[in-house]
Amino acid sequence: MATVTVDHLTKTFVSAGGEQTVLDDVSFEIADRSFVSLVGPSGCGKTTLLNIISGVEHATRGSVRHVAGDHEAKLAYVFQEPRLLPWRTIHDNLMYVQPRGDADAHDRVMEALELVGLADSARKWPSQLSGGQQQRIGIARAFSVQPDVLLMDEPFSHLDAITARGLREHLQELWGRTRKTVVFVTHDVGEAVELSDRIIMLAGGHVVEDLQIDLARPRRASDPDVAVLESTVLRRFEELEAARRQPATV
Ligand SMILES: Nc1ncnc2c1ncn2[C@@H]1O[C@H](COP(=O)(O)OP(=O)(O)OP(=O)(O)O)[C@@H](O)[C@H]1O
Repeated sequence: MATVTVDHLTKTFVSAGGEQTVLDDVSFEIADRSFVSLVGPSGCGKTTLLNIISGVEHATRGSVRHVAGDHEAKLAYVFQEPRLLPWRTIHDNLMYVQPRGDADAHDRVMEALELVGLADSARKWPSQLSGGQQQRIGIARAFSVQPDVLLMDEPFSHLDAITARGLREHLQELWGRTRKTVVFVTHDVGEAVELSDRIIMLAGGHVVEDLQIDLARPRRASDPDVAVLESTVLRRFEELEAARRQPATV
C-alpha cells in the first residue's frame, strides 16, 4: 500500500523580482500501485510539485503525505539525467545509495541491475555505457532502495526518440512486474498516455484536468488508440489553455 496525498498545496517563490505563485491550492490523491503522470506546459510547476512531494522543496501552504501501510512511504527519485558518479563503477554507484554495513546491499544492487537487464555491466564505468543504458542504471538505482513510490522527472527527455521509445516499453514492463506507485512528470502528452493510468494536467498553478486512461497494456506510442487519445488530450489541453488566457467577461 503506498498512496500520495497532496492537500491544498500552494508554492510561492520569492525573489528579487517579486513573488511568483507557481502552485495555487492544488489537491489530489494518488492511489496505491497506480502510474500517474503530471503534465503541463513548461514552467507550470511540475518539477516543483515533484520536489515538494519528495521533500526537497517545502510548500508555502498545504501539505503532502505519502503513506505505505502504517508507515511513511519510502521514495526514490529518477532525474532527467542519471547523475552517475563517473569515478565509481555501476555496481558502486548503486552501493553508494545503500545503507552502510547492510549485508544484503550487494544482492539488492545486483537484483536491481538484473531488473533493468544490465547485471553484466556491474563492473563497468558509467562512461562505458550509452545514454540509454545510463538512464536504465538511474532507474535501477531507484529500484535498489526498494521504494514504495517512484518519482520520475522527465527521465527520457534527454534521449533520442528511438532510445526513449525502448525505455518507455521497458518501464511499462517493469511497472507491470513491480507495481510501484509512480508519479511521472512529462511535458509529452503522448508519453503520458502511453504510460499512465491517470493524467493530471497542471496550468496556471491549478489542476485543470484529471483524466483516467483505461487503454489495455502493454501500449506503444504507435498504437492507434494511444495516438487517438493523445490527440484528444492535446485538444482538450489546448481548449483549457485558450479558455484560461481569455480575459474574464462580466
Ligand atoms: N528555486 C526557485 N526560485 C525561484 N523560482 C523558481 C524556483 N524553482 C522554480 N522556480 C520557478 O517556478 C516555475 C515553475 O518551475 P518548474 O521547474 O516547477 O516548472 P516545470 O513545469 O517543471 O517546467 P519544465 O517543463 O520546463 O521543466 C518557473 O517559472 C521557475 O522559474
